[in-house]
Amino acid sequence: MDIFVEGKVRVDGQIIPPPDKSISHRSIMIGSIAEGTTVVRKFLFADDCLRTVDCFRKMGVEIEFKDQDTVIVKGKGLRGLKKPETELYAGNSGTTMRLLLGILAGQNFEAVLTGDESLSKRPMKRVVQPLRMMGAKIEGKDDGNYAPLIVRGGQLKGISYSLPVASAQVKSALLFAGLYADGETVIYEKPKTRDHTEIMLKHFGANVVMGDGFVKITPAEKLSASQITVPGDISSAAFFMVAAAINEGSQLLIRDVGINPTRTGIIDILKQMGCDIKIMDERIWGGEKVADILIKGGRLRGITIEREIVPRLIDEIPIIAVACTFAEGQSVVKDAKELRVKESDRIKAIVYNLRNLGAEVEELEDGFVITGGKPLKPAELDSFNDHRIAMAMAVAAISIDGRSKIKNADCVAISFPNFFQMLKSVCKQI
Ligand SMILES: O=C(O)C1=C[C@@H](OP(=O)(O)O)[C@@H](O)[C@H](O)C1
Ligand SMILES: C=C(OP(=O)(O)O)C(=O)O
Repeated sequence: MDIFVEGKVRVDGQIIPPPDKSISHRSIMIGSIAEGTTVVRKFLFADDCLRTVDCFRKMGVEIEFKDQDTVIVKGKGLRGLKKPETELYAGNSGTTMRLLLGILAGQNFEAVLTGDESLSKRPMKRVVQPLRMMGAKIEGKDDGNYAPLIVRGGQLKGISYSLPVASAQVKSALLFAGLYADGETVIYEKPKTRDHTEIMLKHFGANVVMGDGFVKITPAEKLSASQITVPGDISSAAFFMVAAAINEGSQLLIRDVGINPTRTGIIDILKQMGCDIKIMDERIWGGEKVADILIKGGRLRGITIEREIVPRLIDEIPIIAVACTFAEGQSVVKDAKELRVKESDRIKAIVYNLRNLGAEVEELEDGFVITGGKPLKPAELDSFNDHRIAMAMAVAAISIDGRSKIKNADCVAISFPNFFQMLKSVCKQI
């Protein structure tokens, strides 16, 4: 479905962003292999997380939806999952496929994992290779790099492994496999990636040690069911932060946002760009930091993003690119080659769309250079069927006089089903 977006606006009011996608996935996975009933409040009912629910239901886990926002997971214990009778379909969700590989590696049955057209082109070898070192048997196209993947789990042994790509999905898959392995599994990472798996596993009683540059897990006899309240997703809030930041006169309060330090690169960058942003009322929900964020619109300046901050804002780069387009001066994003293997080639998608709007953008192999502050015009934009591209371009479009079109914008349902309604609710036409 195509959507038309009208600018120019001021952004005003308050919102609560949708619940965190990464944490919602993990709550189903960990709840399913724990013993007892896990209650997940503020679960994200979006397409990607529903794929995870579906996969675990196919392995015999009873998962019930209650009221508007609660999920009840009747855990089967570490060894209680059953062989699925059909393929496990992960849809568009890299998190579902990669984390599930780690859990399946420890089961004593065979399962087949499939995905949609985009996911079937995303590299899986990064997970498959270390899982093979642990003893899992995994087959798939191009020596196991692409789905469909056939996983034959079994007796695993612990390994010590340095992540060759900064990826929380790879780290999480290995932590899950480590729950089933003989001996300890140690994962070294530099730079640090999101640590929601470690936090939640600890919360459920796993033997996890989080150190400086490493995580260590030793197999647990069991995980115990728990209660989770999922914080708001900072990656979804980011679209609204930038919408307020680049439109002068805006003032937006974003409540209940997860501010785990492995995810807050967007806040650091907006501050460095000169944005008036305040973090208020910090608190903890289930081991995860949460706060309210107040942002005022004004003038921004260009920025350089590189090296270790990149994993702390990897999913926010499309919307940061929009902020850079409206900022004064040059911005550079590099060391972000991972963007080429997300739901779309996000570097290509960013460059194509921003150029359509009249921006000056140079494409780099691992990022881009934007010369901000150029006059912009409404245009026909393309989501490339990627939720984050659709939402980033909607924010650009509300900030330019006139009417833009976004092709295939319904993909926002992957992480943020009510994105356009929420955006409309805070946009005041000027
Ligand atoms: O672990 C997770 O929940 C995620 C990790 C990141 O991917 P990588 O691990 O591939 O960097 C991120 O881009 C994705 O949206 C969610
Ligand atoms: C990359 C993303 O998710 P996934 O890897 O789970 O498809 C994302 O949500 O931006």
